[in-house]
Amino acid sequence: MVERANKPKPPTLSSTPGLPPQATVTFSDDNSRVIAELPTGESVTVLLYGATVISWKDAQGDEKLWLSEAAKLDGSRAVRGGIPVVFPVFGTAPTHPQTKDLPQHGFARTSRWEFLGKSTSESQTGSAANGPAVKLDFGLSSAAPGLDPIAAARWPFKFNLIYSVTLTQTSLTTSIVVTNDDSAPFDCQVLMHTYLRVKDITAVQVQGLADASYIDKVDGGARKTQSAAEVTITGETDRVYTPAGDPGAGPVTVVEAGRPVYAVTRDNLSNVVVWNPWADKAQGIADFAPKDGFRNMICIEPGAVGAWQSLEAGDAFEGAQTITLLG
Ligand SMILES: O=P(O)(O)OC[C@H]1O[C@@H](O)[C@H](O)[C@@H](O)[C@@H]1O
Repeated sequence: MVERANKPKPPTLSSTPGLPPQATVTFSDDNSRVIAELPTGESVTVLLYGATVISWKDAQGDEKLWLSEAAKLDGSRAVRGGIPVVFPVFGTAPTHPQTKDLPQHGFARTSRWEFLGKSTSESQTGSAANGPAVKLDFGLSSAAPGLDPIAAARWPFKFNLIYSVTLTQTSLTTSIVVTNDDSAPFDCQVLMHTYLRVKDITAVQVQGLADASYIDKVDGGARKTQSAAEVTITGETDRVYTPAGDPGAGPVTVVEAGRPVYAVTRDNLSNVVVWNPWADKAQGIADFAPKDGFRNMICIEPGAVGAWQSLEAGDAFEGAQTITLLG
């Protein structure tokens, strides 16, 4: 069980004032995870530990995210799967003075966030109403009781994070606002480590990265350019792409067996990491199960990790991804 500073609240279910009765959004908050379900059946589950989205289902109940069967959901380690939040460092940065002592991917994914509240609205696609949308807000600050103690010891800056998860019938958006509440500037990186579920990785093509430059972490950090129109996964893949142009310019699309299944759009996030551990690496990751689960996942990770975001005192950085279900 997650250790709690406060006595656990009993699970609550509530409907949403302001929406007609037939458009009731249901919520459940048991002080360890928050679940929201649209009247048409789509749902999202967010663990307070890491503010990790651990489930996103469509109206048929089909899961869209991959979550390891061995993932720890009790706060003992970062969740293997779903959408962990990476902050303030991507990977490790041994030569960066401010973050060199932090663990891989920072501490946001290993801190217990606070659930700040929920809101509902009518979502729009162009001028057409698209059913209710629900937004869940989570917060983590340098003063939070749930902050991973490593953060306070090794990254002594005052900061505030607001992370919002918005569910519509056809999409999931996660957005983050990082505010520097310190009197000194700090550098940070941000990334949403999304594990998308696929049926068969060998039938997957990733479109939208043609001509993008990338760092190939499997090839010693070599700088390369994506020459093929599509990225296919045939072995361990760990690439940090920097698509040309504005991050909002075009989606990265996951196509499976010729059918587009997910479109990932970015707002103010310049990079996209494509990661699949493949067989050998998965074998060595203790909480990766089943060991052939790499066949059912592809990480498409929008982030701002190619460079440091340098925030002056009082400055904020905001970025978001939207994953849209296609077909
Ligand atoms: O095992 P972790 O810390 O969750 O990281 C998983 C992977 O995360 C990816 O984002 C990195 O590019 C990989 O290098 C890393 O192996």
